[in-house]
Amino acid sequence: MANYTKRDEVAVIELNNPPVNALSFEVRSGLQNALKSAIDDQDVKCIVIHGKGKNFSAGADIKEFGAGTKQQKPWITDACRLADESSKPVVAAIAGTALGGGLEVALFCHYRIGTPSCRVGFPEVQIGILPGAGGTQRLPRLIGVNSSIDMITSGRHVMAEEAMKLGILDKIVTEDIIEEGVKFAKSVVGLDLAHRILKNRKIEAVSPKVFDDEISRVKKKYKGYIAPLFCLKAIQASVQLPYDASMEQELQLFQHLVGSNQAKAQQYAFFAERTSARWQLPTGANSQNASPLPVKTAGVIGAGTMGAGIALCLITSGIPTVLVEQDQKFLEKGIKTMEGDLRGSVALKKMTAEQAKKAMLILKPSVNFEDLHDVDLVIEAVYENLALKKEIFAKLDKICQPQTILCTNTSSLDIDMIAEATKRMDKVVGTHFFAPAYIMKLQENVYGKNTSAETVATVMALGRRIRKVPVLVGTCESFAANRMLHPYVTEALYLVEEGASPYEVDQVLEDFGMPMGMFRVSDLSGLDIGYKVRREAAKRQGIDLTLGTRFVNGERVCLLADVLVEKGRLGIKSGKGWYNYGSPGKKEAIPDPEVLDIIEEHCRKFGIKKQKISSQEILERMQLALINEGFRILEEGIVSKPEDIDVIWIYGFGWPKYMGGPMFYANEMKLKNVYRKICDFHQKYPFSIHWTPSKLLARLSETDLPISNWTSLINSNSKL
Ligand SMILES: CCCCCCC[C@H](O)CC(=O)SCCNC(=O)CCNC(=O)[C@H](O)C(C)(C)COP(=O)([O-])OP(=O)([O-])OC[C@H]1O[C@@H](n2cnc3c(N)ncnc32)[C@H](O)[C@@H]1OP(=O)([O-])[O-]
Ligand SMILES: NC(=O)c1ccc[n+]([C@@H]2O[C@H](COP(=O)([O-])OP(=O)(O)OC[C@H]3O[C@@H](n4cnc5c(N)ncnc54)[C@H](O)[C@@H]3O)[C@@H](O)[C@H]2O)c1
Repeated sequence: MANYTKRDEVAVIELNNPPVNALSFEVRSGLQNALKSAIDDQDVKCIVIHGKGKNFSAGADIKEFGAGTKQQKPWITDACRLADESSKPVVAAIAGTALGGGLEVALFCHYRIGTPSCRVGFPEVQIGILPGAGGTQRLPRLIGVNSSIDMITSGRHVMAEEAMKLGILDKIVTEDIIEEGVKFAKSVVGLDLAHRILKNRKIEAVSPKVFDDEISRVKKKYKGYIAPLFCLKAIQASVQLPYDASMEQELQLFQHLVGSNQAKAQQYAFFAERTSARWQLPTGANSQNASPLPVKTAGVIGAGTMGAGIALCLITSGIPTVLVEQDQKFLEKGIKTMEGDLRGSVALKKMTAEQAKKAMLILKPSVNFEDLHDVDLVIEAVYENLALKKEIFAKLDKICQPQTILCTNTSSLDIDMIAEATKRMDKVVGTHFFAPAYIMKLQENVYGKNTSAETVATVMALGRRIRKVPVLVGTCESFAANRMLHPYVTEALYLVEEGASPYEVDQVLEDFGMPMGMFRVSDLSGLDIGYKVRREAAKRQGIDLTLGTRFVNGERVCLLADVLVEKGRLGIKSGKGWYNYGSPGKKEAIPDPEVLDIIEEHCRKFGIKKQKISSQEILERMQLALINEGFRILEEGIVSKPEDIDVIWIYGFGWPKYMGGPMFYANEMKLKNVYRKICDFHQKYPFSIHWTPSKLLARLSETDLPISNWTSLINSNSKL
């Protein structure tokens, strides 16, 4: 809907579709009618368009792009063409965000003013489409081709100050946006509008080489994504064709994208992230009825790989943080890492040197636990050792205020066992970050049996505040993310034993869209970590694990990675792992014939016959193994909805958004096919427990329901 009112000779049109004024059919029709009324009204001299509430508009209503749905007319361009034709000045008064179609509406206006905190941008590319209402044609006429390419292919939000510099905004105003809009509109009545109409503006001449270079850049930077390339084609049309013809070209490119599988997957991912933010505990407490506690200050214990990164997330989000280490040497090492990461951010223009300096000023490094006395929340990130963590939590329980929340970054230990060391089990929770913690977006929050809703609400809110994507999961061995990783990694090793090379496996995964193959990731993390974890787990279970071990409790094991470790091949840190890196720390991964010999020798020793394994089998075995585990996690209630799993894989492990996430991928394959293939693998590989088909998957596969219906079916049918 759009509201139409008048203030003296000014028509004020309000886009009204809370919370973000998405441009649904009703809003577009309302806008078109309101513009008509304003233009026809003899008493109206100028027009202001603004958004109700906090935002101007977040653009087209993404829900209207559902598969096969044709947008109902009037389109944004139909409604806004009236502004182009109007002899009365039209002013966009922007507060909050003007994104996508929202910015396109503003670009049809003759003038744009904004508040100091407003943001503009074309994020369409992130949901698999392009600005299809003239954005790719009008922006280059306003700010030039190069800046338009940057904004449209990245989808980044541009803050008011930069928008002013680029020429998107004509003025930044500090008082009430509607009052300012009315004042500004009155001030431009009578001025010549011809040069303010963007379609009339000449576009700069640009050599085709600019586009050739950009295509190469975009192919590399957004590997696998088709939308950025289509954005470039549309912008190129603005340079090559007359306005009307290039608008037609933009529309055709838009229509092609909007019907693509990538757009469907990326739009699913957009909504999955928001669905995942709506958490629920088994008690029924949820994000709607629980309130977070304020976190004004925080503490981090351990300044190692993870602690330093977590502290950096906190201070760069403006949260004063005490960082506690066991001694000065470790503390200084951690601070050096943090300073280096900040320098990197400044070099990449992610922040200014001033901002980096300001962040370090609110860090209080310490070797004294007593300094945590007054903080609101502590995140522990010491070695993965239950006894040590329990000792630290008992100490924190005594030192910290009774309301302080105590979080652990453990990647596998039982949250309840850690909580038992305290008298505040309701305030103990897992906040599992992913390496490198400053960069990776996922924050897997883990509740224990006594964790309160207030504690969960606090860590979920903290996650968003420090620019992470928080997901809530229940406690179990390795939680949701790493638990799903296990069958994926195991299957990769089996494939290599059976005849695929590590390099073939990685290639298949990278062709699928994973940022790195499984073996390259292992080299990056360090093969010795898994080696130690396996040996400690075996010791706990009284198992004698040697390089000769083939089965444990009837389950097939492959210890090829441990063979490499015992040969000193620890990964990037030692210069050799599954790949050869030339020297320690170097990142270029070169396939190594020596590794192929090691694999040959291993297979000879155990009499394993090698065979040719197709790319399709490699992909299916790795993906379906983790998908089956995902269904088990869902079945056990470790996560409450499939979207949580997809968000975990997109933000924790780089699953390509254009493939939606493993659960979405399974949905696209059709569950009956997924189930059938898993049953086949189970029959073929009976010694791999991860192929035992999930009961939930079996039931869901009988229904043929789409992913959007799984949660309600799971909740409504206890037999599932
Ligand atoms: C042939 C026809 C031609 C057509 C041409 C069209 C061309 C056009 O270029 C295409 C577009 O504009 S494409 C669009 C390009 N624009 C974008 O991609 C912008 C997408 N939006 C955003 O980036 C963020 O929502 C904001 C930054 C706006 C606000 O962030 P925040 O303050 O953290 O809030 P939040 O939690 O994120 O959202 C609150 C609620 O609003 C919901 N919702 C939001 N936007 C929606 C939308 N456009 N739609 C529907 N719903 C939308 C969201 O799901 C959530 O609902 P829930 O039920 O409560 O979960
Ligand atoms: N490294 C990863 O990829 C990763 C990812 C997710 C979670 N985790 C988890 O994060 C935690 C930390 O892992 P990491 O890789 O950062 O380890 P790390 O070895 O790099 O760092 C641990 C730090 O804790 C400090 N420390 C040890 N005992 C302490 C004490 N009593 N008081 C204060 N500081 C103490 C050490 O000096 C060291 O600097 C572990 O629980 C691990 O399982 C690690």
